[in-house]
Formats: sequence, structure tokens, C-alpha cells
Amino acid sequence: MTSEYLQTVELDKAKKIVEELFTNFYTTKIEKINIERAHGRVLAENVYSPIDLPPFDRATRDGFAVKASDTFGANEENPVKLKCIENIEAGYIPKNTITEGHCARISTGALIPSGSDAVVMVEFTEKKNNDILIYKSVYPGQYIAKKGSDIKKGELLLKKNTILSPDKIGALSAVGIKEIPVYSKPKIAVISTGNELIELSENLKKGKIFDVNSYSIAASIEECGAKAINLGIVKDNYEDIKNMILKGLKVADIVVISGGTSAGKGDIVAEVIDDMGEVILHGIAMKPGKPTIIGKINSKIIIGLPGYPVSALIVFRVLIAPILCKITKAFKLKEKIVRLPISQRFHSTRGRLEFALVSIENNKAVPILKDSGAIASLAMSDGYIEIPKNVEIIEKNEKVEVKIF
Ligand SMILES: Nc1nc2c(c(=O)[nH]1)N[C@H]1C(S)=C(S)[C@@H](COP(=O)(O)OP(=O)(O)OC[C@H]3O[C@@H](n4cnc5c(N)ncnc54)[C@H](O)[C@@H]3O)O[C@H]1N2
Ligand code: MOO
Repeated sequence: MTSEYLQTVELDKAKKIVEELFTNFYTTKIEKINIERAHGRVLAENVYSPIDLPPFDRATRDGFAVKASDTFGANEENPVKLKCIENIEAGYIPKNTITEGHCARISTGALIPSGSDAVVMVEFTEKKNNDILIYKSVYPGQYIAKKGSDIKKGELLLKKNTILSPDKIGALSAVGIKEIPVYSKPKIAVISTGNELIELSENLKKGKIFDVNSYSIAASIEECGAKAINLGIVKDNYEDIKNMILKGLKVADIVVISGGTSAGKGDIVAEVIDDMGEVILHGIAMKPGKPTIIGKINSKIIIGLPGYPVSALIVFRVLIAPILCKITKAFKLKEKIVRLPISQRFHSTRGRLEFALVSIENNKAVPILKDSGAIASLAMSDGYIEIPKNVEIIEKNEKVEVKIF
């Protein structure tokens, strides 16, 4: 079983396998959520406006509601004199009808009184005793937003699969929709294995290190619009790993476990998965990431990432994230890529697709020459470059594509 690890498959084939697994074994569900929690979620259905918007004819300027015909011919020299019969504030219902020779003071957003068909801006009026002098004519409909002119009841407001950004949330609230149908986030359990790992809250003792992958992988999951359920650290022993995986399968749709994937003595993740279900793939022809495991237990997908934090993150990014983002639809997959000259000659492993972290300095891609065990590279990196398996050397100043994190 673990000998399968020696037979690596190409990354493209691994991607295909993961994609097929997600298609066959993950079913997208729909839930209704409150608008207050809708930011970043994805609409699961078309939304039609349940009301006319605006719901009534309303003033779009502060001024006077008039009969437009009363203002015809009015100008600076020859103002028209109208009698003001009411003051209509936003939110109130006018009591009177505007008849010839009359007007009403009106606020922006207030309901247009019956009989009126236009608003004169306050700047072009003057109050004189009980009269209002109008210095500018208006045409019928001027400064009035008609009922339903924005959107009509029953009209399509937002299409299914729209990402709910602040503007879209505004549109939903304008038509009074509080409960919103969205895709449920896939739940992904995150497990870190290793006797050497400790929680961030613990004291660092000799031989121990803080758990990185629980946090970096959970963050990557959330970045793809999925929900990470961090189950924490488990020791490198068969029973503990098995029980933790069982727990993950219970609470989540997918399990991601890191560490214990390679050929070491304590590296028993593949064995456990194989006993509980099926190891579909163990070993990808990529660097880092060679010992990656893809498996299935009771129709649920389980991914074993290499323990080294840089390896785990790169594998997640290139193998899992694109497919996860595709199913959540929460993230536009267009990767940010910049083409930059490389700052120095770079040697790559012959015969293996390689991913190398780089930082960007003075408009150059600077390779971070540390191995995947080096944590500081995570802090220094801006992105990574992909070196095809048949390329051994990238010459200084050759242009490379940097995929930004
Ligand atoms: N004889 C061989 N040894 C190794 C091989 C190999 O092919 N033959 N592959 C190497 C490669 S490549 C990788 S990658 C690692 C991956 O091994 P594992 O997945 O079994 O990972 P571990 O041995 O458990 O851990 C490796 C390394 O990473 C640290 N680690 C693990 N988990 C975490 C975590 N959650 N947070 C922080 N650091 C973590 C761990 O302490 C180890 O230092 O194997 C190579 N060896
Ligand atoms: O394959 Mo490992 O994942 O080189 O770091």
C-alpha cells in the first residue's frame, strides 16, 4: 500500500482525480441566511424584486411640488407666484391635492402629492410673505422618481451565482429581502498530525514546534469560500489518527490532514486511510508536495498534505484551491499573475515539476532559497513560480510568471 507512494503521478492527472472526486462525492446544498451574514456568500437562486422600487412617486430634490404647467414661462425676471399649502417631509403622507396656483414644500425622498407632476429645486424659489416665487420652469416629471422606475415588482434583481458583495447586499435590502438563499459552504475538517506539534497556547519545550498547518490550511480553506473546522493536533499513532479522521468525517464534508504522508516510521496516514477506505493516489510528481495523498472514506474525500508547512500550502494552493473555489463559486478564480525578470540564476530539480516561493523586490522575482521546512519563507514570500519538469535552469533576468498569494 505505502509502496504506491513510489509511483508518482503527474500534477495534471492528480488535479483531474481531485476534480472528479469533488464532482462525484460532494453535493452542493442550499441554505437561507440572514442578510447580515451574507457578505461574500453566493446566491443560489435568481432573486426577483417583490416590490416596485421606489414603492411610490418620490421627490429627488428638496424644493416645491408643483404642477409643471404652472411654472411654464417662469424665469429670473418673471417669477411665477404660487401658494404653499403644505410641508411634506420624507416618510409622511401628503394631506392635500395640488391644484392650479398651489404648491407644497417637499423634501428629497418624500411622497409626491396628488395633482403635482414636478419639483422645483428650492434654489430657484423665494418665499415672499405667504407666497412662493418660482424663478425657473420645470417640465412634467422633473425631479420625480416614478414608482417602479428603478425596478418593477417581479423583475429580475440578481442572478443565481452572484457573489454577495456590499453593493448586492444593498440591492437586496432595498427591496426588503432579509433571508437570502445561498450555497452552503463545504465543511472541511483540518487535522495536523505529529508528536512534535503543540498548540499555540502551550509553552515551547525542547523537541516541540508550534502547529502551523492547522492555521495556514484553515485560512486557505476560508479563502476559497469554504468553512474550515479546525480539529487541531493528533499524535502520530494509528488509533489516534483513525479516531480523529472519524471525527472529521462526522462533522465535515471533506477532511484535510497534514503530516505523516511520507516514508518515515510515524508516517501512517496512508495506512489508516487505506484501512478505513481507499487511497486513490499517493505521490505526485511535484516539488514540494511529492508525498500528497488523495483518498476516499465512505463517499467522503480525504486529502493528506505533506507536513512541511510550505509544502502543505503549495499543494493546497495548486491542487485543492482551484477545485474548491470552483464548487463554492465564492472566489473569482482569475489568479493574479505578474511577469517579472528573475533576480538570479535558478536551478530546478530535473524531471520534477517544481514550485518555488519568491518575493518581489525592485520589480524582480527573488527566489527564496530555503527548503520547504523553512517557515520564514512563508513570511517573506509574495507568491510562487512554477518551473516545468523539463527546465533545469532559469537564467538571471529571464522573465517568470509569479502567481501572487
Ligand atoms: N525518507 C524520506 N523522507 C522524506 C521524504 C521521502 O520521500 N523519503 N519526503 C520528504 C518530503 S518531500 C516531505 S514534504 C516530508 C513530508 O513528510 P510528512 O508528510 O510525512 O510530514 P512529517 O514527517 O510529519 O513532517 C515533516 C516536517 O514538517 C513539520 N510539520 C509537520 N506538520 C506540521 C505542522 N502542522 N505545523 C508545523 N510543522 C509541521 C514536521 O515537524 C517535520 O519537520 O517528508 C520528507 N522526508
Ligand atoms: O515533496 Mo516535499 O513536499 O519536497 O517538501
